[in-house]
Amino acid sequence: MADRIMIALDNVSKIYGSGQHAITALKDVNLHVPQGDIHGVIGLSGAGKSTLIRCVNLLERPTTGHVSVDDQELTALDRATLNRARHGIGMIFQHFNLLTSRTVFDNVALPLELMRMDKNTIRERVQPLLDLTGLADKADSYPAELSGGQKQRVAIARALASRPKVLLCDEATSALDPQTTSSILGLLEDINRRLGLTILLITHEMEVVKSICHRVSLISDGELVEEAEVGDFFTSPRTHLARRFINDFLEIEPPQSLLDHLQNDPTPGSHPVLRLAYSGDEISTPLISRLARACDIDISILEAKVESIRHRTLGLMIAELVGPPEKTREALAYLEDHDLTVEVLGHVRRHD
Ligand SMILES: Nc1ncnc2c1ncn2[C@@H]1O[C@H](COP(=O)(O)OP(=O)(O)OP(=O)(O)O)[C@@H](O)[C@H]1O
Repeated sequence: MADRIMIALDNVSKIYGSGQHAITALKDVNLHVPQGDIHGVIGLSGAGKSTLIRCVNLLERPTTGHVSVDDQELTALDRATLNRARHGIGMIFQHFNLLTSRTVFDNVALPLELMRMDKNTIRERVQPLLDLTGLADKADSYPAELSGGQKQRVAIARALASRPKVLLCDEATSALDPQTTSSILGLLEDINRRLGLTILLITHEMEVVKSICHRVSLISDGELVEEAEVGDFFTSPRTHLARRFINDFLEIEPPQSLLDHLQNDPTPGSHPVLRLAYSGDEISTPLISRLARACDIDISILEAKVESIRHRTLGLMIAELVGPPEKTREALAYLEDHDLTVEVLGHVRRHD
């Protein structure tokens, strides 16, 4: 059976302003998130991430296109019905958006008060959420007395109060340090598993995508340019922009001393410098030593990194092939035959 789609954006475009000052923030976006998935949207600053996520609960109304959540087309609803439908969609933000004059308990209770629930029902709902988010001993504290991570936990509890089926996370960990980020991501993953909540998050950090997302979309200039399962995205990116994100994340760049000597074209006595990416099974193969033997060349590894991503392995390496031109050409063909992603960065002359 096909997965049930929980969030559907169909041909969504968003233009801010009009005439000469019009800014197209989203261009014909199609995004379908199945129930229970954690889906990430990653992109550079200004790419349209916030606009996209705000279009899901119609905090921004798309200029054209349709938005459905849980099989209800939000773009077709009148205001009162839309307000009710929004109870099924929780949202958390980068800067938490808590009410400073209310205690933790009262912040979490707020959406339920707005839904006119009675005090007992509110207490029955809020207490387990404080337990779930690790805030049981903070019920009477005020936001000013909390750390950033604790504030985001309050925001998560508040977002869950109306028992939504979907949680939208707008750069939810961008204001947090790495350790707190990982504890909040752990909480989101836990909620996803325990409650079966569908999560759509936007981020500019690959770490977030790597840690908890199942699938990821890449947004560039308002367009979704790539969508993939997270393991595939890291191991076989299809666009130049995705490769840039991955390289920046893995921080694998040739040393500056090498870059200074890198030439575009081979010259007599120069050797190719490669960036190799390998994934999945190849890692268990002693490919580099086989290559050296099969092609009778030396391989000088300048940088290497191995990452484990959603049960898959991704290896990146910058290496110089040292040998006569016909042998290094043979080695390049060998590598490509073995399904490695090979990029020739340039050529360098050795001085030894
Ligand atoms: N309310 C608005 N009015 C006019 N233009 C806007 C508005 N909100 C966003 N934009 C523009 O739309 C484009 C997309 O912005 P958006 O905030 O969605 O991107 P983003 O990827 O979330 O960026 P960041 O990561 O910097 O927050 C940008 O060019 C931005 O200047």
